[in-house]
Amino acid sequence: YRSKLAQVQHLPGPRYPFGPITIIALLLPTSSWNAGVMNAWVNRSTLFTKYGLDTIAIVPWLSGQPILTTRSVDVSKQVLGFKSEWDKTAELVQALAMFGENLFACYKDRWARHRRIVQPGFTTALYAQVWDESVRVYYDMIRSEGWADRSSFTIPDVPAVTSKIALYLIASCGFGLPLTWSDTVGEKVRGLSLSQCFEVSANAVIPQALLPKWVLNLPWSYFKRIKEANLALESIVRRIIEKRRQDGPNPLTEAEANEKDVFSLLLNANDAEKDSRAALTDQELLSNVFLLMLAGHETTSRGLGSTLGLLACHPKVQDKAHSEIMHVTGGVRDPNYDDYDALPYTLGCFLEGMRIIPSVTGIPRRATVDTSLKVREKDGTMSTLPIKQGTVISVDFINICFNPEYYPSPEVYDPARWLDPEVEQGVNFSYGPRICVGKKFAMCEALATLAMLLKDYKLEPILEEGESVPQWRQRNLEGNIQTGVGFGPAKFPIRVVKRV
Ligand code: HEM
Repeated sequence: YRSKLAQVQHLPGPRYPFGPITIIALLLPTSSWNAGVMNAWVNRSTLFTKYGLDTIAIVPWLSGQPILTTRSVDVSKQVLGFKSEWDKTAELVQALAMFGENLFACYKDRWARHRRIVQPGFTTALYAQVWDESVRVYYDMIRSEGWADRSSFTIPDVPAVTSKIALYLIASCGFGLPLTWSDTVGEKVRGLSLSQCFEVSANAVIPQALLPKWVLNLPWSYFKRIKEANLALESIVRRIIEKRRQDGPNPLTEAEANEKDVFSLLLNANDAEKDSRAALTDQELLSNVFLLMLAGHETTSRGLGSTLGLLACHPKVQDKAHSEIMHVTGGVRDPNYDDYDALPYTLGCFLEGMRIIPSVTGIPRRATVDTSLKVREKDGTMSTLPIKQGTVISVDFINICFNPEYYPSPEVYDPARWLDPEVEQGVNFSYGPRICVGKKFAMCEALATLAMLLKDYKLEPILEEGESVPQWRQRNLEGNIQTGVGFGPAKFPIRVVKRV
């Protein structure tokens, strides 16, 4: 225990029997004697203030490794920046490497190769297409659900609806599969639909990261289901790759290329490298496609779900967003991609939703060599914290988002704070070279969906007898969290009322 304390320079912080990145700590619930998966969330108002520091150490006295954790954007940028001497941890790489190495699941030395092939898929033309598809999916949804002609209706399970929206968007703009709302997303493979595969695989990310691969062969239904979901996803993705190959070579002109989805552009970029060592193998392509499907789905849908729940608690915020949308469109047309910059308050509704309940809770990094971090002491002076090779730090998005130094009254849902150009942008989409490649994709999807919905409708909480709105919010949102690839409220309902 003493050597563990010495490894993190005796920094103050919570002490538990088990290290936070051990299977036992992650399986047991968060409590005063166990960090668990919810530690940063449950203790967000006290975790750092208790010690008067923005970078602290969680040290296990029985088993596991100590880790540093930070709610400082400055420290996060030192860790995530271009010149950093920190890299991904083995657990993080393994978490999304079910099909092998990919852009997310690789270390620094292999990363540029993947990014070079995946990045060209993310173009301005794609973002315009994401917007148009979001509008199409919105209309398709309200017609197919029978909501279009109703003056009010209930969405019984908001995260299920945002999950479907995000799935359709990634299917269409990611892979050129323009599905309709009533589709079951293609036929079932190995008894599972695409959305079921996502759900099972996404919820199994933590066990898959920490358990050895052979565990999936154990005859328990839980493991069998994960294995089936992985195999089904693999088979779906292989078929997409084969179909793309059969559909022929690269498009002839740049204009034609601009019409294409992320995956086609990714294949084109790979074809262009065909004879060089930079080209990805089919297995690596498969793994990157799986990654895009998973990373592009859970994170955005969770963020959108939290935002709709928070909006339902704040009618005045909805009215302000509605006025902005009406001002931009004149109330006579649908918002389009050219309106993106003219809807800062509506975008703020999403950014603020993601700040209150971040759909990615944080990311770990491991020091690749002995190094140091510049940290702030209790008295406000800066000092150098020596770091030993192998030390792990968690960039804690939840607590950065809840840090009153950046966001005064952090529990208040206030989209207007994002109108201030000086507002801390945070690091929710990461920072530096490994910044999220799908950031603009997610923002376009969320903004277009919100602009369409808030233009026509008001969202309301469905209160139980005697329940106040803050109590509803606690019961359905902050107190109802589920975690997998993304983090956000589990099933909750809202009422939707047509604006007159
Ligand atoms: C609200 C939505 C999203 C959030 C909060 C989010 C967050 C993040 C974060 C924090 C990282 C860095 C992880 C790390 O370095 O350890 C990341 C990376 C990544 N994200 Fe996202 N993401 C979102 C949406 C998307 C979408 C829509 C896509 C694809 C369509 C996507 C694809 C990726 C990929 C491929 C990486 C790896 C990038 C690299 O290492 O170069 N993400 N994302």
